[in-house]
Amino acid sequence: MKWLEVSCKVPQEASEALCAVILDWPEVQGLAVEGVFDKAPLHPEYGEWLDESLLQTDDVVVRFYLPEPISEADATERTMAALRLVKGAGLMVEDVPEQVSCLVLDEDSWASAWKEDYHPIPIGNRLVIVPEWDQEAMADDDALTQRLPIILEPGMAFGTGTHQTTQLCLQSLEEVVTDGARVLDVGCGTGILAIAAAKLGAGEVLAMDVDPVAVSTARENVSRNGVENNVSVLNGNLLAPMDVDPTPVVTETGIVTPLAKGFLCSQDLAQMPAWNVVVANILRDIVILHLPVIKSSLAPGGKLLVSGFVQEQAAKVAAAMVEHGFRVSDRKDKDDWVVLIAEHVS
Ligand SMILES: C[S@@+](CC[C@H](N)C(=O)[O-])C[C@H]1O[C@@H](n2cnc3c(N)ncnc32)[C@H](O)[C@@H]1O
Repeated sequence: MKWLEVSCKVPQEASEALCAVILDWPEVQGLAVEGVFDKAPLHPEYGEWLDESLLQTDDVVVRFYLPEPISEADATERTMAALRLVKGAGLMVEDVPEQVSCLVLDEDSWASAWKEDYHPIPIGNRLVIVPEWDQEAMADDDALTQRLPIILEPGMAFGTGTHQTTQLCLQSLEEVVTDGARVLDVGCGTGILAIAAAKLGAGEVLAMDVDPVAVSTARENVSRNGVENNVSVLNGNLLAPMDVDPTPVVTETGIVTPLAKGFLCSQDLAQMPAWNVVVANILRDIVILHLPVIKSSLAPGGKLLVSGFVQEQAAKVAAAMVEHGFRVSDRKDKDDWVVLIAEHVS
C-alpha cells in the first residue's frame, strides 16, 4: 500500500489550528509538527493569554500521512482548504500551493517516517516516556526497563514529553509524590503528568483540562497505561463560574470558541477531599489566576508544582505564590523554562 506524506509550512501559532482541522479527516494516519517549539503554545481559545514576549513567528512543518487512493492533487487541494479555514479564523497563514508538498511512500517507509521522531525518553531517575510502538524495542534496553513506563500515543494534545516544562514537572513529581497521595493535574493535556503520578504511587489522581480534545486523548492514554483505577479525567475550568453551560461551542472552522465553560468548576473541587499534590503546567498568568482555588483545595503541607513560563517570568509567579500563602521551596530550570515547587503553609 502507498501513502502520501503531506508537509505544510505554517507559522507556529497557526499549527495547532491546522492540526485540529486535519485531524478531523478520517483517513489521516499520524500527524507530527516539526520545528523548534521553544516557546509555549498559544491557545487563546482556551483562556491562555497572549503574552507578547512569547509570541514568535517561526515557521513549523505540519506533516501527516494519507493512504492511497488519495492523489497528490486531492491532498494538496484539501490541505489548501484547511489553510483557508485557518486563515478565516484570523490566523496568519499563506494559503498558496507552494506551502504544501507531497511525497509518495510505500508502507514500510510510512511506518518508519511517522515513528522515527519518537523514541523512549528517560526522565529523572525513575520514569521513561515510551511511544506506544517502541515498547518492544525498549525491552532490549536493561536500563530503561528498570524505569516506570509512561506509554503515550502522540496525538493533538500538548504533552508528548518532549517539552522542557513537561520534563521539569515529571522530574519534580518524582520527588514529591508519595504512596497513596491524592494528586490534581490542572491542564492535563495528554495526561502525561497524571499517569506519571499514578505510576509513582499516587492513590487517586484527578486530571482536568479545558480542552475536550485533551480530555479524550488523556483518557485514552490513561487506559493505555492501565491506571484507570487511579486516574479520572474531566473536562473543566477551575476559573469558570459554576453556572456555565458545559456544552462546547464549535464554530464552522471546527475551532472551539473562546470559552469559560467546563464540567469541573472550582465549586466542585471544594466538595472533594484536599489534595496532597497539585501540578499545573499552563502559562504564567493562568497559573497565577489558579492560585486561590489551588490554595483552598491543597492539604496543609501539600505541594504545588507550577510550570509553563520562562525564567524572566518566574519571579512574578513566585511572588504571587508567596502572596497566596505558599512557601516556594525549590526551583528547577531547563533551557529557558522553569518549574517552581511550593508548599502550602497556613
Ligand atoms: C502546556 S499544556 C500542559 C500539558 C501537560 N500537563 C504537560 O505537562 O505536558 C497546558 C494545558 O492546559 C490546558 N488549559 C489551558 N487553560 C486551562 C484552564 N483554565 N483550565 C484547565 N486547563 C487549561 C490546555 O488546554 C493544555 O492542554
